[in-house]
Amino acid sequence: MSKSFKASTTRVLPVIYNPSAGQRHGRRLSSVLAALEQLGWRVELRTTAGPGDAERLALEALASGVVRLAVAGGDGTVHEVVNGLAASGITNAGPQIGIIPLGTANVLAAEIGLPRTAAGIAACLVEGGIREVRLGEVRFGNSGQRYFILMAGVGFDAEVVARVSSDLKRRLGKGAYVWESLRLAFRYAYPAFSVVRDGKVETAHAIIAARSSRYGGHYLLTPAAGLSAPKLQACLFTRRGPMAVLSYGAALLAGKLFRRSDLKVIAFDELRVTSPIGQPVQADGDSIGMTPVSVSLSEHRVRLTVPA
Ligand SMILES: Nc1ncnc2c1ncn2[C@@H]1O[C@H](COP(=O)(O)OP(=O)(O)OP(=O)(O)O)[C@@H](O)[C@H]1O
Repeated sequence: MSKSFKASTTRVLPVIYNPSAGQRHGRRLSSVLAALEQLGWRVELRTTAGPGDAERLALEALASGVVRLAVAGGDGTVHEVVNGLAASGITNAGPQIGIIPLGTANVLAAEIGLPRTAAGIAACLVEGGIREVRLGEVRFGNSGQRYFILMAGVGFDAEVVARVSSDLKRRLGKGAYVWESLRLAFRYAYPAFSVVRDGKVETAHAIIAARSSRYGGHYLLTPAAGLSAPKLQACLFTRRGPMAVLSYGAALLAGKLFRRSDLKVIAFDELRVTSPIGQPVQADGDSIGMTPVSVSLSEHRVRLTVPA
């Protein structure tokens, strides 16, 4: 159990830290903390004890009146922090959230163009600008919702996310997703999803609804999407089967996936996704529930610290 946050103090940066994110990141974290000290900042580390804990710590930070905090972890840890803030019902977007990327894919760091060096990350945390971001929202058929800052998806990628273990991610890094994808490609059932937008129904075998333009790391998937874009974008994958998965994956790594004719990209305000039987849904790289779902832009906003 961690101590509670001190009320906002100048030059003290509270850091919500997920020790299980990514691989062997201890030295990276120490370098960023040392660089912050060089800039005259002291860090208060709040370590998560397990899944869901970053949400609690974010709420605690909010209650203590913290105006600036950092998240040291991967996209899943940021996902929990923004969900904690959104669930609190705050309307003024809450504290400024900086990122110390320690995860496996670190899509958010790529999306905001965060420098890779410890000195660059530290400088961004305390001297960066602010970008207000409207979160995406996934509403479940049976009630409840979850917010996302990067993307939400159903189909093959959500199934991989549901199956890949944190132990494999620790051992193989991003390779864990490649390994799990190859294992699953020949066994997955490739169910069809119905997608309803503006009363029009379409079919796809996987859908990724994106707030960010990047996916799986720094790979460009939806160039028209953006954290400040007025609409969400959705990729509808129309082909199915192992060869389709391999070819979509190769095209993503080559930065050419968004140009393919068997991938339909649409802008939307609200999308309803159903499937004959419930299928896993992922958001920001973590499993969040099962279909049916509605995806839209939420009224909840967070304030990200971005490079100046
Ligand atoms: N102390 C902990 N022990 C085990 N799991 C934790 C702990 N704290 C948080 N978690 C869980 O770890 C999961 C993975 O974290 P995160 O997504 O940040 O890292 P990652 O998966 O390595 O990176 P990325 O999402 O960038 O690929 C989150 O779903 C979170 O709930």
